[in-house]
Amino acid sequence: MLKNKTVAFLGAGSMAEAMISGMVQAEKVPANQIIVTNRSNAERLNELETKYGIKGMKREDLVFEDVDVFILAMKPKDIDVALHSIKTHLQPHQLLLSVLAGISTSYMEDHLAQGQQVIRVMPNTSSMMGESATAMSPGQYTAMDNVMIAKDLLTCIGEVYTIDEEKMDIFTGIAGSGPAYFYYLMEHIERAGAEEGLDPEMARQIGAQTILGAAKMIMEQDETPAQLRENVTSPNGTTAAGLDALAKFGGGEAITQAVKGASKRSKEISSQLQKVVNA
Ligand SMILES: NC(=O)C1=CN([C@@H]2O[C@H](COP(=O)(O)OP(=O)(O)OC[C@H]3O[C@@H](n4cnc5c(N)ncnc54)[C@H](O)[C@@H]3O)[C@@H](O)[C@H]2O)C=CC1
Ligand SMILES: O=C(O)[C@@H]1CCC=N1
Repeated sequence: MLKNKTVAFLGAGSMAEAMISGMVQAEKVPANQIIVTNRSNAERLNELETKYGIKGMKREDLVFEDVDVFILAMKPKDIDVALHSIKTHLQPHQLLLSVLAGISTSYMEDHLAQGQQVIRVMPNTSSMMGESATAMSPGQYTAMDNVMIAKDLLTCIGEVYTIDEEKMDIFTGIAGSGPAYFYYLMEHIERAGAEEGLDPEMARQIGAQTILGAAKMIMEQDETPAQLRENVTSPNGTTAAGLDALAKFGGGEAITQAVKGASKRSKEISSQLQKVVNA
């Protein structure tokens, strides 16, 4: 389904690169049918061309008729300029995906030609390894065959969940921003290990393997995270001491607030843009 498709990224930052990396490794879309564009940084485009064997070009040089799927991957603040610059070039059959946090399908539809097919997507940077948890919510005009193409394409970068768009903010709080929480956790594990005399590199490897193992247990065993936690915890043992410290220092509440804070910010980005439109 994907081997004859041409995919063009508008935006060449870290999220575009992570998706390109996952797509190239999956080998479903030939690398020479993946195009990446930005406004002006030719050096960055050369870097991505060399690293992944894809095509880099300035946004103005993109031939729109050659492209089947466009992927918006700029910062949310740049959305209006981006939509304005593509509005008259997009054909009705062409599909527009957006990975921008907080930008709704209706916002895109309102700023494009009537009936444009759009899908809001929330990947994460683990796309780089084909391990993203990615959500998609199709817009009101998007045909089922394009939904299937998007799903196939996003499967190249990991697991795909089709969700109601109203759930996109909380999905962003958990999965879009989520890798950063685990990196933050790892920074602290590494630091604690080093303070107790472990080589930091070794502490990093041990911590990462521990997170990987715990994630696999959750995904593959038929037990809840709470049951799995209890299985680790001996009465008056080491884990109980560790968990006591986590509770004493607000570890659980901190995680809850991190997820809710990111979700709230996603909502705020949407409402700020909507206010500008309505002003
Ligand atoms: N970084 C992450 O972990 C995730 C990011 N996202 C979303 O991805 C988007 C991009 O994020 P990053 O890659 O981190 O940002 P970034 O700042 O690294 O990259 C943005 C890119 O967009 C380009 N750009 C800006 N306006 C443009 C235009 N009109 N046409 C073509 N290119 C244009 C910039 O030159 C730059 O290459 C954001 O909207 C963010 O919400 C979504 C999920 C995860
Ligand atoms: O921090 C951000 O806004 C983006 C969206 C999700 C992850 N990174």
